[in-house]
This record gives sequence, structure tokens and C-alpha cells, in this order.
Amino acid sequence: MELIIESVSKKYKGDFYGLRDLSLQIQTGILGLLGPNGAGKSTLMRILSTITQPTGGKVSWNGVDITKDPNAVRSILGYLPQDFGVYPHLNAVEFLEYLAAIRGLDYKIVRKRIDELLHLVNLHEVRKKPLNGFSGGMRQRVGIAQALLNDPKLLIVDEPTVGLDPEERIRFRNLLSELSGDRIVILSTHIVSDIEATATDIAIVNQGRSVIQAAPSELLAATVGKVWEWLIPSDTWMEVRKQLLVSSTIQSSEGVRVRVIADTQPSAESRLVTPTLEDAYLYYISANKQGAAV
Ligand SMILES: Nc1ncnc2c1ncn2[C@@H]1O[C@H](COP(=O)(O)OP(=O)(O)OP(=O)(O)O)[C@@H](O)[C@H]1O
Repeated sequence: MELIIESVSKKYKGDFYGLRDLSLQIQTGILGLLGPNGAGKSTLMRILSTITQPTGGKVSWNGVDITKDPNAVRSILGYLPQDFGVYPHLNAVEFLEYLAAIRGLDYKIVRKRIDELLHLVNLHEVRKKPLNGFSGGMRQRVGIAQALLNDPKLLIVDEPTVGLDPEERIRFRNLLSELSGDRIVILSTHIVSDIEATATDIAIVNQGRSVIQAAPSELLAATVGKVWEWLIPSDTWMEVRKQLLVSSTIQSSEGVRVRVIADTQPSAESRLVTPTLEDAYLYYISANKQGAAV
């Protein structure tokens, strides 16, 4: 299984590009698509799910160009859009049966599948309750169940953890990890921790372009020797922030412990520390903004 995105662009009205010459090669596993708001993640997800056509480039699923032949991917595609909505007065079973019917899926097969999926997403006990009583996390799990109705080989999930509380977020993450098996899962997010433990591959996008695609370990390795920590007096904090790329800070009674990303030692007191994926993400986004080669 392979999804190849070659030099894909999406030009909106007024010469504005949502995507520009973006290329990625995606194999079985979970691809975490990371980028700040407005980077072009949803535009890419909509192109991959054949809702929108690119204005340039090619997307191939197992060798077939889906921009020319969208049906080549539709039957094996599961998609959870960012703005997934439910019919509030239906219960989970009715809602999933309704979606299966409009997609033309076989009722007999689907009935059994819905029962299995409701167990999988841990909603079986509440399957007969109207959806308007469901929390954000429960609705997202219904969203995942609908995306899995046809047992897709390509599962696309766009910013699924927005609005979820920390516990729901962890549960959702674990669920996606269980689902990866023999399929391609593409998970878009601007929150690094959403994909930290689960992604087999990470693509960072910014301003419509692909900044890098690599395994999490490669991203971390590239940031080794660039992350520094030291304690500064509280009143110098604003100055440090203006001059350096600050990844995080911890306030204490002795001052502020700053974590900075820099190619060379930023201060005589600073010490190198082990990078996290969050540091690596910041490093690549920042280098991309400055136009540096990364
Ligand atoms: N239909 C449209 N017409 C014009 N511009 C658009 C359209 N859809 C998206 N854009 C613009 O394209 C850029 C990329 O948007 P997109 O929604 O793909 O980003 P994103 O990474 O998903 O961000 P977010 O997480 O905020 O949704 C943004 O600047 C957005 O304003």
C-alpha cells in the first residue's frame, strides 16, 4: 500500500496558495501531519479524500492517480473531517446505519460491523442513547466509527483531538494506535503530543509546503546538540525571549528555567539537554520561517 503525493498545489481565489508543491510518500502505519494553524493540513486532507481537486500535481494510490480517478480510492477510504457533525436526535446505531445506507453499504454486513465498531470505540453500552447527550470525546469516537464502516485501507483523521479533555485525548490516541495495523492512517494535528507516541512517520508542513518527512527518531536525532537549558533571573526573561528561540519555561523561586533551541551555546551557564519531539517541531518550523535549509 502506498500513497504518493507529488508536487501538489492548491491555488485559491486571488492567487492565494493553500498548498504549494507539496510532496510526501506514505506507507502502511500512522503518519502524523504536523503544522501550525493555516499550514494547509485540512486542504491536503480534503484533496486526499477526493472532496477537493488540487490545482497542480498528482496523488497516486497504489499507482492510480486519484485526482483523475477518485473512485480508485473512495471505496477504501475512511475520513473524519475536522468539523464532523452528528444528528443530535439519533442514537449511535441509528446514525451509523443512516451513514452506511447513504454510502450504499450492504445492510446485513453493516449491522454486524456497527456492533463490532461500537465495542471497539467503547460506546456499546450507550449505543441507544441520543447523540445530543454525548461528550466531545464520545462524538469523536462516533466519528471514528463512521470512518471505519467500510474497514478502510486509508484512514484520514483531521485534527481529531480539538476540544477534547486530556483523558479523552489519551483514549482517542490509543484507539488510533490500535487501528493502525494493516492500513495507512493519516492524522493531522498542530499538537505534537497527539502523535508523539503513535506516529511511525511525521511530516511537518508550514505555509502550504512540506518542511520535512522523517521518522520521529530521525527528527529527534537532528535536534541533538541544539537544545539548551539554564536558569535566568526573572527580569531578564523578556530579553531572552526576544533574542532566542524559546521552547519552554518553568518558573521557580530562584528565577526562570528556560529551554532554548540554538545551534551554538546561547549562554555560558546553559547546558545541553535531550531534545523532545516538541523541540524538534519548533526547530524545523522556525528554520523554515527563516528560509534556512533544514
Ligand atoms: N476555500 C478557501 N478559500 C480560500 N482560502 C482558503 C480556503 N480554504 C483554506 N484556505 C486558506 O488556505 C490556508 C490553509 O488552510 P487549511 O485549513 O488547509 O490549514 P490547516 O493547516 O488545516 O489549519 P487549521 O488547523 O487552522 O484548519 C489558510 O491560510 C486558509 O485560510
